[in-house]
Amino acid sequence: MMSSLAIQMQGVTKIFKGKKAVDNLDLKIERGSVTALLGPNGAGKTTIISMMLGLMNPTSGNIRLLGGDPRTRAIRGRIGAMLQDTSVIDNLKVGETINLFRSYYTQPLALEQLLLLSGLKEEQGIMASALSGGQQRRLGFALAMAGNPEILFLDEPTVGMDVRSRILFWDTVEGMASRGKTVLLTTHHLEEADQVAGRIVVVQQGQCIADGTPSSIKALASGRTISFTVGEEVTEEQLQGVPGISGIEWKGRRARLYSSDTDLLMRTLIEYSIPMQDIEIQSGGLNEAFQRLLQQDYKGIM
Ligand SMILES: Nc1ncnc2c1ncn2[C@@H]1O[C@H](COP(=O)(O)OP(=O)(O)OP(=O)(O)O)[C@@H](O)[C@H]1O
Repeated sequence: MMSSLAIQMQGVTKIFKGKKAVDNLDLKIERGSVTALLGPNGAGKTTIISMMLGLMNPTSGNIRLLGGDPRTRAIRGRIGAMLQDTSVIDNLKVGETINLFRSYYTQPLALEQLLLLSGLKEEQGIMASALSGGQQRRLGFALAMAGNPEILFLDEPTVGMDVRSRILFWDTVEGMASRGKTVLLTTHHLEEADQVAGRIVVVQQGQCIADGTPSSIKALASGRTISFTVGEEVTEEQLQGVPGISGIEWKGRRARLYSSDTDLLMRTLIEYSIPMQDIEIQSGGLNEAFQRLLQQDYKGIM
């Protein structure tokens, strides 16, 4: 049976000179989904993608792409990647560069289509090296798409693009997802991840610290929590039935509930007769890195 998973990582660790860049990571990505890896500088996003692409070997752990080994030709031919440092080939025009990449694949997309997807139709006759930074990113996208890949990796794809290019770019990515492609992208911006992805995985120090829909991640990021200890009689299901909770974490018998309105949640918990002990209410309950991420975003829109 064909695996429904596009990407599967199991217990993946990457150590650089004694420093853990990726720490025992488990991650499953469904086919046809758009997932954003969100995290601050140095969180491990690029390292994760490089290992998924088979460009770097994990120190330990297992990675499968489309049910196979990402280092094999058969699997590589079915994936496309737009990485952070796309360097252009000297003395080739935009159209020639795209055609060169098309020639690597048995069933490439048509040149016309790639020019259209990347918005580079008018630039096809100019030297690739003469493109602006944002246009070079778009050329990188055309090259990633050349083989009509089933999985597309985008490492901070919109860096250097102006607002119009970003909007066009995300429209294109959405269109691909609706045609059943799997997209995995990295970004520093929660707002960008929120716009385009159905799932956000927040990475910090090589570990996944949150994983969910954009709305659940945003609720988590609002950062208010109620923690308390309960006896054996209180179950996870029981707490899940209480409205106004955006996330639950357990440490032994101590539960931490995330909510955007902890005052209301407190009243609801009492109404539901949850027998809580040692109650603590905190704002900014999520770790510092997550807060930093958010501050970056909100500075931009406020
Ligand atoms: N080739 C390497 N040799 C040594 N250390 C590395 C190497 N590549 C990455 N690292 C380290 O691993 C950690 C994770 O880096 P990585 O580039 O994966 O983070 P990132 O989340 O992609 O960051 P950014 O958002 O800045 O691109 C960092 O501490 C980085 O310094």
